[in-house]
Amino acid sequence: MSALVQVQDLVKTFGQGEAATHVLRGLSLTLQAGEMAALLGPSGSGKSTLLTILGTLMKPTSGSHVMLGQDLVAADDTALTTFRNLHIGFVFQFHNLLPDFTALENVVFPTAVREGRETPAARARGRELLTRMGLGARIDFPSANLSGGQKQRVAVARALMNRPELVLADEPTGNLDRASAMQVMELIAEINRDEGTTFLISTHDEKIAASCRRQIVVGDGVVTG
Ligand SMILES: Nc1ncnc2c1ncn2[C@@H]1O[C@H](COP(=O)(O)OP(=O)(O)OP(=O)(O)O)[C@@H](O)[C@H]1O
Repeated sequence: MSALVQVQDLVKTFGQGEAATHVLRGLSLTLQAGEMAALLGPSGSGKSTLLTILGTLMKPTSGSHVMLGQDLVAADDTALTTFRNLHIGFVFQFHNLLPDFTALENVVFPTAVREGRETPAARARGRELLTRMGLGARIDFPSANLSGGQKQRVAVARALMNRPELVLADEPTGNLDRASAMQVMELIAEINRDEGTTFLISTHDEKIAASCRRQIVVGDGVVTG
């Protein structure tokens, strides 16, 4: 395995002076290509902040952030947007699917909008991913008619459309019952195994965390375990 992402001495402070909140206090972490890791830590420990920085949606106050050999702290907004679209996928606790659109449209549209066109290859990729997510019979269903677990599987498929090297998932199973949560995790593990996609998954759930090969614990703004 080789390092996919490396952050070093990451500091993130919100606000200034007496109102300052010091969230990350010199956090260092390396993710190897192909890892499937859980991100654990008490509420408010900075998990979402770390995922947001790793996703290039926010810059750290200080510290270094390198992915695929690129210095992402030095990169400007345009370069970051391009980098993010090519290399990073996101799954959130709330799937944010468009209810009137079908499962397939939800998976394919973000890429089509970005690229200004929808190609047959993209639709084929969308179909393949939905089938892999166990949703072969739901491809043309309006997403409003899907169950919570099915919606979250659509969201995972959407994150994988562009074959990102890294998928960042912020409490992806937080809204699901145990059986649906474990099913989503099994499908993520399958993609991790078959496509080599690296996953970092924040969770409060010990069982979900235990299903990942590595557990990373954040506390007091650093990695504690
Ligand atoms: N934009 C912001 N401005 C000010 N403070 C913020 C901002 N974003 C996050 N924080 C603070 O940073 C701390 C860490 O928040 P974060 O959401 O990263 O924690 P978390 O570990 O993901 O928590 P949870 O498990 O509850 O989701 C919190 O105290 C939060 O209030």
